Amino acid sequence: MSLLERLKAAARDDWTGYVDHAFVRGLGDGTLPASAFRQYLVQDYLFLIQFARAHALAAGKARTLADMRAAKEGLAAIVDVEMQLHLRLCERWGLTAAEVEATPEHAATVAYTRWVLDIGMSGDLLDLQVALTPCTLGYAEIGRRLAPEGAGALDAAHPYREWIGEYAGEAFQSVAAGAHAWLDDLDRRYGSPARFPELVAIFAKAARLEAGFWQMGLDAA
Ligand SMILES: Cc1ncc(CO)c(N)n1
Repeated sequence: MSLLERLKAAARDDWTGYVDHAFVRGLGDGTLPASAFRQYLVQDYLFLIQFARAHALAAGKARTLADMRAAKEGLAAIVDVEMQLHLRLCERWGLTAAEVEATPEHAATVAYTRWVLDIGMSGDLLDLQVALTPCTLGYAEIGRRLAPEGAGALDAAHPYREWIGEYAGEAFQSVAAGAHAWLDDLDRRYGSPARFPELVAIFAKAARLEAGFWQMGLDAA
């Protein structure tokens, strides 16, 4: 079993509470209130700025050039791809980049991002990648679940079609597959049975903070 599969099995309730959150179901069936999505979208942009820093920290934690390249791929995926999508989405929802960047971070955004950065500061590359895993691999799982027949098969009138399409699409799925393989590679080199419970605790906490992030959106509805 891959490390991800073992972590998911060991933290099943926290994982389910994240990937099957009411916000996600509302995104899928289009019933999510626009006010909840807008709140999420603004905070997610601020979230991604901090997550880009966490990927940059991973490059600094790398002890091999191959690990540094893998961290750089993660950073590029956020800065060059995901944030561009967010700006397009924000525009469609009537928000400019300047407006979004001037918005204060919500407590849920601070809690999640600064905790990940702290795990990265105090731990090694494996700790940090485990803290980042629910982000990338959770959204990839959600994307596949919400668009099982591919992004192109979604109803053109679906209000969250563009968002779902981004995470179900080839580009994000391929970034996620790379992150999955890298996680297993790090586990082979740095993991051990003695470390596993600590990794489960990091993974479970990240999943709970992801659920808290969805909830922050719903609470604004
Ligand atoms: C909160 C959150 N988690 C994960 C992702 C996927 O990168 C995202 N954009 N936002």
